[in-house]
Amino acid sequence: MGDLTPEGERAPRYDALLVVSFGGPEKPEDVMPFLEHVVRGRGVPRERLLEVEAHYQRFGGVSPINQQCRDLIAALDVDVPVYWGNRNWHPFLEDTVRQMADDGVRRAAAFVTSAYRSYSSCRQYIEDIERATAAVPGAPEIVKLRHFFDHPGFVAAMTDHTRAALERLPEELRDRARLVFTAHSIPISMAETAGAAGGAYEAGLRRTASLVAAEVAADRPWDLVWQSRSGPPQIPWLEPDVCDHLEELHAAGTEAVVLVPIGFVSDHMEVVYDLDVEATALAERLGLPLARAATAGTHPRFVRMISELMAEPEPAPCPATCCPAPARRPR
Ligand SMILES: CC1=C(CCC(=O)O)c2cc3nc(cc4[nH]c(cc5[nH]c(cc1n2)c(C)c5CCC(=O)O)c(CCC(=O)O)c4C)C(CCC(=O)O)=C3C
Ligand SMILES: [Fe+2]
Repeated sequence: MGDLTPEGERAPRYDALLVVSFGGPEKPEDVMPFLEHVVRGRGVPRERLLEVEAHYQRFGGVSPINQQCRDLIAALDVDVPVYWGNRNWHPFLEDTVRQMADDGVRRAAAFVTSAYRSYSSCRQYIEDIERATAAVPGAPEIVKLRHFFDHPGFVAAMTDHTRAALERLPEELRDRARLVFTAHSIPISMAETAGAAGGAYEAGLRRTASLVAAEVAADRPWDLVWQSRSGPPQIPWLEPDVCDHLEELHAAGTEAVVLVPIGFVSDHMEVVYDLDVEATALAERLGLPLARAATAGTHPRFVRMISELMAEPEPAPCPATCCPAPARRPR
């Protein structure tokens, strides 16, 4: 399928773009059903769920993520219809795929709002897409676009936003501020099996962080740390946690910090609560000047990246052994 390009290659041709995201609640009574959907079969303790429920309720039961998907879609400049479906909340992927079938879509590119490789951020979305297409008669073929953590568009957006955050620090501290990149923690077992050879989640994050850090200032010290740990306490997850790390930096004499949530493409609840509420309160207590860089969001370079990904030769699907599912726990 597709026309020949001037170079004689077959250009991929999609008749729609499907944005696939995590989903989030938009009213108080939807918070618990959403959370139960997210953690089904995953052994997340009830206490953790109630704690996270309180984070959402503090913001009126509204997760920022759905509106951010709408904003991203509104900013897109593509010449095919754009659809949007979520893993965990309305609009659910399966309903969207049904709509696409009804509209006669045959072959769609899927942009997943998750930059890195791991079960949660890659394979689980592939499973979501497969489940939705299997459930819908006449479902379109859906081609997942490649991971974009090291794409120049994503790196440029994060670089701009990191520079802007530095500008918000008191002038005399700017040159001495440390860059602290953060990403969602995952279980160590999931990190070890991420990608084809293992370790790809952390390796991808380190790669992106190093690219952004190098653009901002070659000699500035930086770290990669983790946030938003979930799961039962006896299962080890990636560490250190961002808050523990801020305490350590402060004790070691660091004078200012820019937090860069490189693991998220928009200001998810993990960013607005775990960083803007929790980590920010800690920094205030410590007297540690801190600025949080914006996420990629609708930065024009990030938005353009999506069109560029659609124009690339069709990506090879992930090998079946990539990012395997963790053992499921009983409900
Ligand atoms: C790697 C990764 C990403 C980044 C890649 C991607 O973007 O997909 C991500 C994104 C997100 N995670 C989100 C929300 C939640 N994640 C949870 C739980 C978990 N996350 C995990 C990993 C990840 N999560 C894991 C291994 C769990 C344990 C349960 C399980 O194995 O699945 C829980 C349960 C409660 C708790 O936090 O304990 C919630 C509510 C939201 C929406 C936020 C909003 O509403 O703005 C987003 C974008
Ligand atoms: Fe999560």
